[in-house]
Amino acid sequence: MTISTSNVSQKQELSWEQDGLPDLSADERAIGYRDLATYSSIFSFSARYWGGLWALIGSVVLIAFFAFLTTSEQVEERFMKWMERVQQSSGQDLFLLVGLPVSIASFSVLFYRWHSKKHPEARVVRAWILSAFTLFLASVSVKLNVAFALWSKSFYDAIQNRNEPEFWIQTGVFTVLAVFWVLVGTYRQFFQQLLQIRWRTWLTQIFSTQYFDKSRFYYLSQQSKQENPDQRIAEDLDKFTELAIYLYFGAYIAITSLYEFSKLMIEISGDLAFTRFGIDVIIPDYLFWTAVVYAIFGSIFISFVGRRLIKVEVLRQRYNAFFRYHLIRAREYAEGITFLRGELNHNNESRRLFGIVRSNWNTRMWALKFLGFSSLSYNQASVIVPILLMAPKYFADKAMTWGNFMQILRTFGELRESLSWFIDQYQNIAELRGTATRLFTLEKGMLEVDAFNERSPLIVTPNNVGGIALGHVSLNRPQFDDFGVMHEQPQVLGIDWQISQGQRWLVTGASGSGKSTILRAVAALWPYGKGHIDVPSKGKIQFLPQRPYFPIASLREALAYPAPADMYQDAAYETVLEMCQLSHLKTRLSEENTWGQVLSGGEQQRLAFARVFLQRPDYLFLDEATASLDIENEKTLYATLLEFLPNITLVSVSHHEQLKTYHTHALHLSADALGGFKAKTQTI
Ligand SMILES: Nc1ncnc2c1ncn2[C@@H]1O[C@H](COP(=O)(O)OP(=O)(O)OP(=O)(O)O)[C@@H](O)[C@H]1O
Repeated sequence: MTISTSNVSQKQELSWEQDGLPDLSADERAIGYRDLATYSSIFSFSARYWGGLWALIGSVVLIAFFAFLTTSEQVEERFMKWMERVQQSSGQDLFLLVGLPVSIASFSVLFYRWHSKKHPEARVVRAWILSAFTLFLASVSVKLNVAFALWSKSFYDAIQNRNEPEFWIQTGVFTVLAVFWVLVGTYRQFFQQLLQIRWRTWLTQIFSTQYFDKSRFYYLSQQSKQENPDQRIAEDLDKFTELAIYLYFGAYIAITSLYEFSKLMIEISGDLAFTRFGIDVIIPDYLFWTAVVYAIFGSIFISFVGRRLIKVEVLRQRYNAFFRYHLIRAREYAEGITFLRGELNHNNESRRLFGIVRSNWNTRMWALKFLGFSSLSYNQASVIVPILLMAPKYFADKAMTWGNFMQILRTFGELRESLSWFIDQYQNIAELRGTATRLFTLEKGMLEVDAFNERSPLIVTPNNVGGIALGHVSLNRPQFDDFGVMHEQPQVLGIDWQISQGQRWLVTGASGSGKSTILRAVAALWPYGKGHIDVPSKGKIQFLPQRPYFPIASLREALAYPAPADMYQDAAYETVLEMCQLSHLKTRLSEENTWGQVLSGGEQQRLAFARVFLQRPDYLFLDEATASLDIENEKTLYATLLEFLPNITLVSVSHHEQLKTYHTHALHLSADALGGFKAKTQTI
């Protein structure tokens, strides 16, 4: 190929990096904090997977139960006693102490697996068991952290005292603890992920089913300004489940650790006594209180700094989705764009949309910078602050060992970490709220679509009479005002139209008069208007739009769509292709392709007709379904149709006069004085 008129790269003089960043503050202002999903709505949305509202109470009980097990000293004592008995026992006792619990645990796991396979619908049971198990592992990891803090005292004391045997014993203890820690940590993560994919699958099933059910995906764009609902189903559900699970279990660990390490800290911290200005001051458990005050102030400060990030995150997802959608559209309309030489426009639009992405990133970067300054300084300060706090006591109190020192340091760190959990998770919480907001708006949008459609005074009822009847039907078209609110504008007014079985109607009228809209109304896809439409309850109705749809699949599947390909024999496929002068495609039945793009417009329309011959409807509505064909091909197709399905009830929308021969009646739309269109019927 020698001619290339599109020269996208040469026309771009400035690098995109040099573009000024658009001001997006209006978008940010448009999101009110009150519009963001509340914590309670996030909780009740999450609870649905675990069985609804009761799940909230159930989870509190479950968490309290595990928290009690984790923090109870009695449980700890019993465990230690059990360990001692295991060490001293042999033979039968050992089996009772170790073998029995292990057998019960293994049996439970096997039973669980069997039950899951047998009752895959027992979602709630499985969710609870998995959650309980993950909580158990979380509890164990908290206990292990406490054990590490206790270990550090013995270990460092052994070093300070140059006690070699003790040093090796403590090294052994560390190894055992570390092995458990790795095992528990890894399995906890694994089970969290398992829970996540199950929850996500369940949610995706619900959202996707709702989206496609009752053609909601079709109405959404007409009735509300829902941005990229596809992204919400594909990405936001993923993000939501990931973050929610991470945060729920994280919060549990933070709270139980907080309790455990507070207890330990109070035990080991001691009081601080000093005299200033002649006054004796005693601060009881001073290290504990300093850690609390330190972490709380840090949290408040950092949450204040990070507040803006919530909005920026919401917008980031939105802008990225716009950019991606723009590129997807280019792929869909590749030919239309290249014929018009619209590559440059498209690239410029890419540049504009990406400029928005950049600008948002820039804001995010700055917001994160402030957050980074604050949280990193806080983290660094946390290294030295406990040492400085302990120093006076260490120098004054000769009984304080290096082991004590290290233990306090470790405990202070753990305590601070659990207290500052909120700080570390600030961005995740922001993201979770943003994601939840988008999911809730999609859910709300779908409910609004239902409510709107149910309220519609345009009633479509299936009847047994046969034929189709429109009585006092007026149709409107939806239109958005400047505030994004939908209004209805009159389109076709006062239609009274009887289509008896076997009649063949030709619908004509100026472009944009509302011919397709009438067909949409008969297909019960148009809730905008009023009146009654009776449609046959028996018999197959098929609609052929101007631009037929073919899935990206084999030609066989594309023809059979929406029925499965094995519904018809290959001979049937070949016959219908021949009937539509598409014999050259007979050898390509198994080929997978994007048929909507590789076939010519006329070929696509003929292929849609082949689908009609395959599926043999009783009522057929053709919306300019032969508009791309030459006169001869169009005539042949109509002749074949009437020969093959002589009793068919046919409604064709067309601008082609020559089609009159194949029809018995006509409906014409003409402009009326009120700005809409009116319908007139006659026999041909
Ligand atoms: N989904 C929609 N949302 C809003 N307006 C719509 C929608 N679909 C169609 N319209 C508007 O309704 C009017 C009638 O459209 P319709 O497709 O019924 O016209 P038509 O008579 O079939 O035109 P043509 O002969 O050009 O196909 C047009 O002004 C169109 O812009």
